[in-house]
Amino acid sequence: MPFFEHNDLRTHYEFTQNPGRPVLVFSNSLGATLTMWDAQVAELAAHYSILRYDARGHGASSVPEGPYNVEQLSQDLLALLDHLGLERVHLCGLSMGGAVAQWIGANAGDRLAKLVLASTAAKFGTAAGWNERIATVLEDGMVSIAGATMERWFTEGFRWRERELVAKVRQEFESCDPLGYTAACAVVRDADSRGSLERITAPTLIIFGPQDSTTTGIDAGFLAEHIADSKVTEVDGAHLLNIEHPEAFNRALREFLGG
Ligand SMILES: O=C(O)CC1=CCC(=O)O1
Repeated sequence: MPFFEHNDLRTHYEFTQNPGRPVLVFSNSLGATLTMWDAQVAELAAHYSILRYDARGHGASSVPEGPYNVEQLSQDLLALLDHLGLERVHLCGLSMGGAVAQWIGANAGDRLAKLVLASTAAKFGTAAGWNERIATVLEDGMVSIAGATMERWFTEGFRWRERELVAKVRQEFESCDPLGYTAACAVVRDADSRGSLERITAPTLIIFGPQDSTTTGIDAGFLAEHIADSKVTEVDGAHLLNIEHPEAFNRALREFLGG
């Protein structure tokens, strides 16, 4: 898969082109890689050109020194869009990727056709909670938080039913560079779009999972209250509901984006 070098970063990406179709960009969550969108690409590549990439510090992208911030991750994506000559795209970000999507919606809205904010929030938890996680990972490594992370990402039933798939996701999570992961924890710790959501003018779909303990229906409601042209939809599941319920997630995207 190709790489794009820009400033301090080497971004790993995959662009699946479907000529004449709109471009849909996927932005990954904390501790995941572009493979988190496998079930979206499998179905949606028939309807869209799809760009997915590993955020800095993740997957096969490089791991520049941290801490990172949401503007930096957003500029990374805008530079990749420029590099590929993509002026206007649909953008779907989940969790940390949703923070990037919110930033681009508020600060570079001319690059967007439609926006999808999945399992995300204007403000994520407390700084103390994120600092504790950063300290744990720096001291004990990714493996030390992998079990609890899978419990937040997937419902218990799914973890039992889909052991192999969850083991693969967990293995990728455990392979994440702890320096990249903790540098990106700072993105989630510090991101705060509460004062800028009103600037988002792109039609926006907000998706949440009723069993998500990280970003809840209350977070989704807050986003909807402050983004003028927005609507909320529920997809059964916990945090990574695009993996747990790809059919429902993909259907929601297609109904909203058209095409
Ligand atoms: O792993 C988690 O805690 C869930 C999460 C928060 C931000 C993100 O991208 O994932």
